[in-house]
Amino acid sequence: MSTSNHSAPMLTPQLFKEATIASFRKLTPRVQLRNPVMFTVYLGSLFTTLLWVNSLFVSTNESSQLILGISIWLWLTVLFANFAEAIAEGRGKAQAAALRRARTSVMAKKLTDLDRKTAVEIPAAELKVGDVVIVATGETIPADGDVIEGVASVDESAITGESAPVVRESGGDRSAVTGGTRVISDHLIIRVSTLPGQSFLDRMIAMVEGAQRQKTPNEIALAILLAALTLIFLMVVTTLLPFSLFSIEASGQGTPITLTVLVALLVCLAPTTIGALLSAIGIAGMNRLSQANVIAMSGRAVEAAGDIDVLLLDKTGTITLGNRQATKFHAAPGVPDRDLADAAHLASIADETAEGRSIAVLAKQQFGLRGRDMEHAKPTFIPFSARTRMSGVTIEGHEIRKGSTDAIENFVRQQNGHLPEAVRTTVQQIARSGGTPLVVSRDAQVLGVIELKDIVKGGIKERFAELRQMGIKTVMITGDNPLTAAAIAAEAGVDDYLAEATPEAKLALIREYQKGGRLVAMTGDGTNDAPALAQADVAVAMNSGTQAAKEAGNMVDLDSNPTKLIEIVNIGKQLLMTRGALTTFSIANDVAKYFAILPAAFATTYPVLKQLDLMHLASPASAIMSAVIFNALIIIALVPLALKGVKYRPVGAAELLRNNLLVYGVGGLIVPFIGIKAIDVLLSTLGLA
Ligand SMILES: Nc1ncnc2c1ncn2[C@@H]1O[C@H](COP(=O)(O)OP(=O)(O)OP(=O)(O)O)[C@@H](O)[C@H]1O
Ligand SMILES: [K+]
Ligand SMILES: [Mg+2]
Repeated sequence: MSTSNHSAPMLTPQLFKEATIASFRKLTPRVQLRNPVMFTVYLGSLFTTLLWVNSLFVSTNESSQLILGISIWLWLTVLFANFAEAIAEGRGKAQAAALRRARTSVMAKKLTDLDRKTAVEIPAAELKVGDVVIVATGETIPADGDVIEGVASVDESAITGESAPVVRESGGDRSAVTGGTRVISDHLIIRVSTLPGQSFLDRMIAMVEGAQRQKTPNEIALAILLAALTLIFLMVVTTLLPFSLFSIEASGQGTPITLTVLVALLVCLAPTTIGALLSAIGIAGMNRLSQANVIAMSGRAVEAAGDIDVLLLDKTGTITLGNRQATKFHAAPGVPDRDLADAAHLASIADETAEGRSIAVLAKQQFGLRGRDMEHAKPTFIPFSARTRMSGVTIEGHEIRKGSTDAIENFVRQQNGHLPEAVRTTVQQIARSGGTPLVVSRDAQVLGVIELKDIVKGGIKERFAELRQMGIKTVMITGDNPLTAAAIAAEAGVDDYLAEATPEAKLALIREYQKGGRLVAMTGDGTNDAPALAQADVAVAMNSGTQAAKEAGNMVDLDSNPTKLIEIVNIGKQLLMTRGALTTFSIANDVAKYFAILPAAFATTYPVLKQLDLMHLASPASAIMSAVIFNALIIIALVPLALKGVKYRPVGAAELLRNNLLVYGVGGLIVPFIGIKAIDVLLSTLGLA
């Protein structure tokens, strides 16, 4: 499918055809009104058309051929702007069509509310939030939801374009499944979390189609500025007419400026280049993001990504591979290894996290411990939570716990126990090597330590260096202890870290940065990340993460790749830069048109203005035509740049600004002089003006 990382072709014949048709469809006043600059051109086109019709019946001091020529090119200006927007939209539509194909209607095997064992088949469209379904090997997952039981590989290529299957399991931070994806091994029991029609896939389709695209505050501010500029030029141009009449009366020479020329002058002075391309730039930014397999819930988030100062990442699963595995039991002095393993095993039987499962596996491998029947002992399981940093079981009057060192130390202290020095030393050794120590206790006694190993992802250090070059500070936040955090932080090359962070601490850290006027981005996957994700300016949830995280974020990365934020920042910066560059170009490129039109319009009234005719254009009529034609053609010429975006290199902001002013400001000043002259030569050679 076509949503994978390859960039879509810029223009296919099909897309060209559709966009051309759409350009004409967009000629309705309702659509045109959305863009004040282009609406002015639209009115100008209508007005000159009327002038032309009038000139056919009434004799005027201007050739109807010139009026017709101006009118046609003004209509083309409007159509070119429509075309730019239509091309940008069309590329999204192609992607949406591909996504629609993934949204097949399937039957769901809904488990009955009573015993959750018998299944009834109902159409997926009839599922409700909270329904529990079972999905077997080879079947399509009927709706978005959370896995509540089981582990399975899932083929998510329908939405991600990525062919390698992913693991989805209950309990941990990889529990979310997306409707339309397929289970390819084992089976899953899933609790439905969204209504049909509001699923992730539906929202994604709506987004890439641009249906949900709302103008961002930045874009609105720019649009207002452009409209204000247009209004000022409108006032200037309308005062030119009485002014022209007055000076003819006073001096007794010359011919008054015509209405056609006034309209042409207005259109040439108004910032039409950026006005025509503004919407296409915004849509193209969203398209680039979805080509990077990131779904943004708002355009605002994309823009904010371009201005990010601080990036918060969690450690486990983001900086490290995240599949923390138990590798060794370190018993406390005087405790047999098997006792430690047995307690660790008991405390992990009901622990659905990756860590918990791996402990059960290690106990089985090393000591042959297996699942046991404990029903008669009436165990109470204590599930892991990020706040307590502990999990375990209370069984036959014994409280067995495992968890972070400080959590267990507190726990045994309350029962007048203590953490033996030898255990503390082991904990520190494990932590310094970047591993996670889990201390195990039974009542007041510390039994030893389980060593969990995790691996820093390859290539991550280089990515962080790149972020540093962009001026972005990286901060690792983790629930793990400070020693482990420091070891991993050093290995990964982050700028700073926060250890033993509770969900509240993550949230507080973001607020603190924001108070200092910084824009904060965060990536996360866990339920405990949700509050912080909701607070961050740019919040990228991993598609593999929990439903809570995905709902709290304003972007979802389908590839679940935490370093994707670098690409997102690039795309955001590119969007802002493209908009800035084309605004600069647009305003600069209007300057040349004063030199073309003013002398032409006032040549007979004010012969001095002839000096402005730097381009030595063939005739006043040719000058005006050439300026209007150039003004229209430059829009089409810049469509590829608007869609592809200005290239971004990680350099400092000042240098970037200087480069852009140089290229787009100076370029914008010079190019039209050459372009208008060339068109003028062509027109007069062909005898058209
Ligand atoms: N299943 C578990 N049972 C008991 N304790 C656990 C379990 N999993 C993790 N812990 C302890 O709780 C701490 C916090 O875990 P948590 O998942 O909140 O953060 P983390 O995964 O270390 O960090 P991150 O925020 O980077 O994901 C861990 O460092 C570990 O000491
Ligand atoms: K213009
Ligand atoms: Mg975690």
